[in-house]
Amino acid sequence: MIQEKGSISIHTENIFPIIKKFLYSDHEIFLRELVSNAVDAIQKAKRLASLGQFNGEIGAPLVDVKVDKAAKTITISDNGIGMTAEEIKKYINQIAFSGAEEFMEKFKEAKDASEIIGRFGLGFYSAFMVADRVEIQTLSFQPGATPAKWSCDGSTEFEISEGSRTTRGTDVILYVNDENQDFLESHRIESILNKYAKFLPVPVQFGTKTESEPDGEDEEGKPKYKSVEVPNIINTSVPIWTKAPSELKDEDYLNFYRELYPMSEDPLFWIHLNVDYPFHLTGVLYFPKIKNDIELQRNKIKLYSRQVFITDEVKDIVPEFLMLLHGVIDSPDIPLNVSRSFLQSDGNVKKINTYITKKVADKLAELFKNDRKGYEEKWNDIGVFVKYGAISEPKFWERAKDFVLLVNTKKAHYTLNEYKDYVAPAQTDKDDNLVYLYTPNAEKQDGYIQAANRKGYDVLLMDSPLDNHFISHLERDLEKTQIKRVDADVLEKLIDKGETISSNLSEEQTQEIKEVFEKAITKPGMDITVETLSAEAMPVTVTMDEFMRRMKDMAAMGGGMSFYGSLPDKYKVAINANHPLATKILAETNADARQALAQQAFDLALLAQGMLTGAELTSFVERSVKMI
Ligand SMILES: Nc1ncnc2c1ncn2[C@@H]1O[C@H](COP(=O)(O)OP(=O)(O)OP(=O)(O)O)[C@@H](O)[C@H]1O
Repeated sequence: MIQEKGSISIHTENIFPIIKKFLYSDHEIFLRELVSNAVDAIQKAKRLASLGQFNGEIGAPLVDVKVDKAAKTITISDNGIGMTAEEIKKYINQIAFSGAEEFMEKFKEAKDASEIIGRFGLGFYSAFMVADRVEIQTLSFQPGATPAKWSCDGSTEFEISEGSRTTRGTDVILYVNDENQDFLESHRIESILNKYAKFLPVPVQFGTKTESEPDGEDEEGKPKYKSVEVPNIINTSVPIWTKAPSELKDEDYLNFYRELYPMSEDPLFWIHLNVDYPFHLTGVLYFPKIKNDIELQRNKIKLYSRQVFITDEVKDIVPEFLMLLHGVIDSPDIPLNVSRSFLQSDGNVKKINTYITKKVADKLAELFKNDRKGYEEKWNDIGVFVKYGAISEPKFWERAKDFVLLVNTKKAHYTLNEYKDYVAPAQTDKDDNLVYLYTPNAEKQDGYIQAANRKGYDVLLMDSPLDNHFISHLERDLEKTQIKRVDADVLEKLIDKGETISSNLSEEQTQEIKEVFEKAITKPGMDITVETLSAEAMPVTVTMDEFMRRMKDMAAMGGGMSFYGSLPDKYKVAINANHPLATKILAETNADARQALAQQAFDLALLAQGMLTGAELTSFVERSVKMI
């Protein structure tokens, strides 16, 4: 073969400094690019063989990665189709055929490196991010092909000559530059391979490892073992998402999950994704058990393209509310070098997003339908997804209406329709509105809950971090339905049935009792009224208006309601005119004793609200001790 020198066809001084600079933050991807090229070359050989266009021995497909610290080289070898000198010129020298001018033009517009590499097929050239010189030794599968060698020192000059490879395939040899010597550490290369190549479809070997192997029996008949060196294969070449669900057992899904997330608890359930049209996508998504620290669990979905790992930033592909899912998505329609701007503007990505939302809704609907009991048991964890999805994805909410569950303080689960039917008889007010009651903390509000239950009202438990938003969402969505916290008012007013209870007190007595309490209550922000409630209700009830409390909650969460946040807390204190205590106080002639009774009743109301603390609690206890 004639030795040939030439220059890479791109009309610019030197493209490599640009590539190097551009890709600075992402140096390690050179290995992903070169290993994927090697895998592609092997896949091509297999395809040619299956088409009968290649009659030689296909051999055991293998990509072999070697590091030679002394020579400062990294070599990626494959037994794929190889290249002839002509093909090198065509595929390697002409940068992706795109033409230099267009390249430079796009280069100026590009927002990040991925866009450039992806668009121009610069995968191979990423080698120059870490190498001063790159050499290719290759032998094409074509009968009678001569081995070829290509060498380039990172300038636009290259050299092609006869090569030394004797078997079909390609070696890419990187002479690692001074700044990137850390890539000559085996552990570094192994960790990069583990990240990007873990599920490649062709075995990828990196050195050897020691394994112990049975070696007969010793004199006492016990089994003996010996150490053997075996190839260290990095990958599982047929990961479960490439198989048909019918081939897989639960245990396979669980094992795969454990392999991906070694320290995690087992997932609740999973969805096997498989779509061919209008885009290709496979994958397995897992619903994890939700831990308290939601942030830590985000970004656990790994995105692959033809089994090559791309990224775990899947924000634009997976709907926001499903970011807590775990697992793998693989789509060949997503290029290896995805860039943010690509993902945001790509039509396929939007379709993928819609598809995943639909699949998740299907799965939940199916679980709900086929195994209501199991679904309820998992509701604690599932509920977070469903409520988040309900709030943020109208399309999902349309489906979720049928399987979102409400849970009451007695731990019974209801669908929206079931709950409506369940509470309508007792909880419809005079204007025909349904009123749902809830508590964010059943323990703390036990007094209110029991009182509501005694009146035949049901109380929902809404204690998850999303429930504030979910309640507002439900209220907007459900017709003629109000949702009130169980301590938002006295029971008679929470659900106003238009019944008037006559008062046991005259107008003067009402005024008198009000004054007694006004004197006794020194705590600021208390708005005192005398109400005609049932005799069984508490003598004094402290409540906070639903609207006010919601505004304050939102202000506290940074919801742009800071005006409300700055207002002092305001409570309503309802004195029950019909409770025997009111008559007792009025009958008491000693002013101090009157005051003490009023104070005691007020403190009991605070106590029921969990508002009696510090010095107030101490003086209440002391006063109570004196009374007994
Ligand atoms: N190990 C190899 N064996 C055979 N051919 C190869 C090998 N590596 C590269 N090539 C050839 O060189 C071409 C250019 O490779 P390069 O990585 O630059 O771009 P690409 O693989 O086509 O696209 P990209 O990597 O950006 O997805 C390949 O398409 C292939 O034809």
